[in-house]
Amino acid sequence: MSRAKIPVTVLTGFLGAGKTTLLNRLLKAPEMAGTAVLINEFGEIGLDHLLVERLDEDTVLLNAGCLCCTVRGDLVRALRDLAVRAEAGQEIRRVVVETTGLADPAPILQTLMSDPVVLSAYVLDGVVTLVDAVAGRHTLDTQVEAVKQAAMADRIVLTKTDLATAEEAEALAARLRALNPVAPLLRAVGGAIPPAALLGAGGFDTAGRIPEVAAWLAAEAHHGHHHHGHHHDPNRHDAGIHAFGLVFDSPLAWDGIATWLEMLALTRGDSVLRVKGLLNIAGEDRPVVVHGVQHVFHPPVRLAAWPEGHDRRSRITFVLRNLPRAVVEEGMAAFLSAAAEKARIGTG
Ligand SMILES: Nc1nc2c(ncn2[C@@H]2O[C@H](COP(=O)(O)OP(=O)(O)OP(=O)(O)O)[C@@H](O)[C@H]2O)c(=O)[nH]1
Repeated sequence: MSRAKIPVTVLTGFLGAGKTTLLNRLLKAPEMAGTAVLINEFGEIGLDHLLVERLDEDTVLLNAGCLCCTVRGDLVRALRDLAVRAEAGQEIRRVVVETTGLADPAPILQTLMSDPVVLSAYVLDGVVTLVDAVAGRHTLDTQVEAVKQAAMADRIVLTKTDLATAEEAEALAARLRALNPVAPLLRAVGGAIPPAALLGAGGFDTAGRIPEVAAWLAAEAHHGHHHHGHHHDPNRHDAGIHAFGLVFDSPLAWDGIATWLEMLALTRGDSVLRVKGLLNIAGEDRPVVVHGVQHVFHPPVRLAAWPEGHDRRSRITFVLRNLPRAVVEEGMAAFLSAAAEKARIGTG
C-alpha cells in the first residue's frame, strides 16, 4: 500500500510582510511536529536560514534565486529528496515552502500540481499569503507579484495591524476581499495565529476566484519553465529591481547604522523594498537583527547567540527598486564614518 501523501503549504507574501516571523511561531506549535521547511530567498546573501529559529536536517535552503524562476528545479529536487527520506521511514508529516517576497505563485503552483514525482508523494494543502497592513496598499499598487499572491491565496493573513490605523486595515481588507473572494481573511500580530486556521485548506481550486487566476495558471502550463520570462537572472525581477548584499569585517557603530537605516526608510522608503541585516555591533556580544520594509524601520532585535558555524561578520541584504547600489553604499559609509568620528572625539 502506498504511503499517505504529504501536505505542502506554500507560505508567501511580499518582501517583509512577516513570513519568517509567522513561520517561527507556527513551528513552535505541537501540531507542527514533523514539519520540513523549504526556504527560498531573493538576493546574493540569504539570511532567513539564520533567522528561522530551527535549522535542522529538515530545513532546506533554496538559496540565491527566486523560487518562481531559476530555483524551481531546486524545489522539485528538494521535495523529491524529502519524499525519499519519508519513504525510508523519517517522519515528515508536512512541508512548508516559504517563498521569496517577490515570488509569483503561479509557476510554483503549476510545478506542485503538475510534476509527476511531486504529485506522487505530495498534496497541495494551500497557499497562505501574508499582506503587510502598512506597506500593503503601496505594494499592491506597484507590484504585480503581490496582486497574484493575494488573488491565488487560500488564506490571507493581514499582518502588522498593530502598526496601521483601523481605517487603513479595513480599506486594505476590502481591497483584498475584492481581489480574492474565496480566501478567509485573517489577522496576525507578530505571527500569532493558530496553525489550524492556516492548514488543511484543501487542493487549489480556481472556482470563485477572479478570472485572471485561471489565466495565469494556464499561461504557466503553456510556457513551461524554459520560456518563463525572467529566469535568466536570479537577482532581477522587473527591470528596476535588484538585490545585493554587503559584508563588513569589523564591528559596526550602532549610532551610524541606526541613523542611516532610519534616514533611508524615511527618504527612500518607496525604493527600499527590503533591508535585512545580521549585525555585529561594537560593544555587543550578541548579533543584532535589523529589518527595514519600505518606510518602516522595525525595532532591532538581539538574537540569543551567533548562529553556530557562522563567522561574526555583519551581513546586510538589500532589495531596491530604481535606486542604484552606489547611493546606498555611499550613504552608509558616510553615516558610519560620522559615527566613528563622533566616537573618536567623544573618547579622545
Ligand atoms: N509590529 C509588527 N511587526 C511585525 C509583524 N510581523 C512581522 N513584523 C516585523 O516585520 C519585519 C519583517 O518580518 P519578517 O518575518 O522577516 O518578514 P518576511 O516576510 O519573512 O521578509 P522577507 O523574507 O525578506 O520577505 C521584522 O522586523 C518583524 O519583526 C507584526 O504583526 N507587527
